[in-house]
Parts: sequence; C-alpha cells; structure tokens
Amino acid sequence: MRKPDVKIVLLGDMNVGKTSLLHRYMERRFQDTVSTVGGAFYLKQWRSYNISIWDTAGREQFHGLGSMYCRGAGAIILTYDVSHLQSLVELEDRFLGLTDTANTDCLFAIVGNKVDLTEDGAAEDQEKEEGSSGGAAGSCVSAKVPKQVKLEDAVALYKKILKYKMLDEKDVPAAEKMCFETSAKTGYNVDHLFETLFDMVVPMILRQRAEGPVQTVDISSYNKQPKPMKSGCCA
Ligand SMILES: Nc1nc2c(ncn2[C@@H]2O[C@H](COP(=O)(O)OP(=O)(O)OP(=O)(O)O)[C@@H](O)[C@H]2O)c(=O)[nH]1
Ligand SMILES: [Mg+2]
Repeated sequence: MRKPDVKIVLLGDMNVGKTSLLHRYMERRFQDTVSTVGGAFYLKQWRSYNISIWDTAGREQFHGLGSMYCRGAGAIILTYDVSHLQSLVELEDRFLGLTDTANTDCLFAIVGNKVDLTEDGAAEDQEKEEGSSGGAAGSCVSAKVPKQVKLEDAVALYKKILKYKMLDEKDVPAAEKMCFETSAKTGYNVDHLFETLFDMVVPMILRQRAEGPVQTVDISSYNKQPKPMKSGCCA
C-alpha cells in the first residue's frame, strides 16, 4: 500500500453527512449510507502526494475513538448540518477536544453540509451536472427548511478554535477561507472543499520532507559488539 504523506480527518455529529461528502468526492455520486461504525479511510493521490482521508463515526458510542483518529492529522474537517443548530454546538462541546492529538500546525476547516435542504437555494444548480444515484438522493423534490446555522456562526466557531489552540489569526488561514457550505447531495462546493485543503497541506508535506524522517536509533547498523570483560568483576 502507498504510504500517506498527510492525514485529513472528518469529524462531526452523526447524520451530518461526513460519509456522504467523502463518497461524493471520491466516487462522484450520492448514495445511501449506513451510520459509520468506528472509522474508514480513503487514499487519494493529489498531484504526486498521497493523502489519507479518514471518515469517523459521529455516534456517541464511538466518541472515544475520535482522538485516536486525529493523531498526527494535518487537517481536520469539522462538519455540521446547516439545518440543525445542535450539530454546530456539538463541534465545540464534543469534538474540538478530540483534536488535541493532531499536529501542532493542523489546519481546521468548518463545513456546513446539506445546504440543498435550506431555503437558501445555493446548492441547486450543480445537482443535474453531478447526478444522483437514486436511493436517499432520489429525484423527489424535498420541502425546504429555514437555515438554522449561518456562515457567520461557523466563522465565529473558527475564531473560538484559534483561541482554544492559542493561535494568532495572522498565522493561520483566514476564517472566511476555512468555512464552507456544501451539499453532498448535489455536489455543491464539495470538490472546492477538498481541493482547497489538499493545496494547503502540500507545503506541510514539503516541510516534513525537508526536515527528514524522525530521528530514530537504527540498532541494525550498530554492529560493534562490546568487548567481553576479562574479569567477572564490575568497575
Ligand atoms: N439532503 C441532503 N442529505 C444528505 C446530505 N448529506 C448526507 N445526507 C443524508 O444524511 C444522512 C446521513 O448521512 P451520512 O453521510 O451517513 O452521515 P454521517 O455524518 O456519516 O453519519 P455517521 O456515520 O453516523 O457519523 C443520510 O440519509 C444521507 O443521505 C446532503 O448534502 N443533503
Ligand atoms: Mg458516516
């Protein structure tokens, strides 16, 4: 298996559409999903780099696994559902703490999915181009609901994350650049989300390569045997 150069992790409450976003991006379609158990990952080749993208389970019972999945992550996609305010609240209350195991220079993106459900209508146009595969995606026209989370709320959360991580706004990408609204159903903004992040992690990969591999002791190259002591006494 190819060795990943960097790891990106999707986090967020159950049902917000993490698995659907990954399917949409990797398989170019929207299909029925089952609630994720544990986690799963995809390997994406981006230019000459290998990027692993980890999908995690949002269900409470798998919460303990979250920090393990975040270990060494170069970017984390915190996902909520724009039609469900509590899913944004959960990001701060339940998921942010899991990111402590990520790299110190880890990037954070905040993604409001399911914009196609809201009265906003921004996600309509791409549906026909990208196509849906039936099932839950179906061709039926669903009733629109008011948007419960505005982009400004996501921007405010991004700023809270910077505070939590003790990062200075001028040292990290601007909030407006890191908050996205998407629809896994229509494909709206999905490529833009992933490819923006891929472009941003490339310099990280290059930096890691320049710094070289982590220093470890190679015991196989240490072939000089200690001389046996002549006498049995200790100094
Ligand atoms: N309308 C609409 N429905 C979506 C969208 N994304 C996902 N869904 C639906 O939302 C439900 C949950 O999607 P999943 O992708 O399984 O959600 P998840 O975040 O992976 O959930 P867990 O694996 O339980 O953490 C499914 O019924 C999807 O069909 C979207 O962009 N628009
Ligand atoms: Mg899932």
